Amino acid sequence: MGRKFVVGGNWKMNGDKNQINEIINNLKKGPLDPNAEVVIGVPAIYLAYVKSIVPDSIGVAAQNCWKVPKGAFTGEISPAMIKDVGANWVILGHSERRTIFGEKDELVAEKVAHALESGLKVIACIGETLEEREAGKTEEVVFRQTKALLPAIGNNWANVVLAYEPVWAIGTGKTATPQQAQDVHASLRNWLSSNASPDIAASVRIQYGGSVTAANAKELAACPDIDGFLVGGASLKPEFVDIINASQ
Ligand SMILES: O=C[C@H](O)COP(=O)(O)O
Repeated sequence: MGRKFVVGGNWKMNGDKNQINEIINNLKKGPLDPNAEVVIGVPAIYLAYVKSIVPDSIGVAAQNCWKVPKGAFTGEISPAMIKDVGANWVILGHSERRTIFGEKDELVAEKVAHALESGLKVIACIGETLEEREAGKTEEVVFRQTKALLPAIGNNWANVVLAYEPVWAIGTGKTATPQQAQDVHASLRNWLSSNASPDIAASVRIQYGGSVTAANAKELAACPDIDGFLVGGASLKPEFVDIINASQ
């Protein structure tokens, strides 16, 4: 179906200049699969620094942004600012933003809409908690979260990557099995076919995130509806290169 494999590294609130230099040197050394797209999500304060040392072939993402271009929003950054320092992606709706910072579907959608209008590409995150999975609500939750994004994305799907990240698998070492991840990705694609369009469903890239490592990446990457990863902890380590190369 020609969906380019896309691997995001979400550093979260980690890294200092020394560690960043090491990570970037490791990525430069690679070698990286030329058929994989790579985006690194860095803390806002290091966006400009990372842009100054990273090869242009690697995309740089902020991990959050606000929903308007400027104004009295102490502590926030806007898509315009992210673009101004040369970054062209933003990760939105991550489960840590949703749970720790209380971001609801509507706010995530407003942020997605504004980021896209401003010309950023968006990695939009969705995923269920353990409680929701155990209650049999996985599909209900990811469909609800995705539904909220439909009007925000409009006809901008080419600039969106969806990241399915079951909350119970994030930072826990408990990866979803390839079958569990594939099942949700396939149902999501099916849902998008009916609720967005068959073309969008066939072309949108859906990443899996949650305890991805070099050891489990190849098996996950072999699943037909998994088009890449959003990697947390392992994106800070040399094994990130092997994860990027997992679909080779
Ligand atoms: O955005 C990345 C996810 O939260 C996954 O994090 P993790 O790979 O450390 O489990």
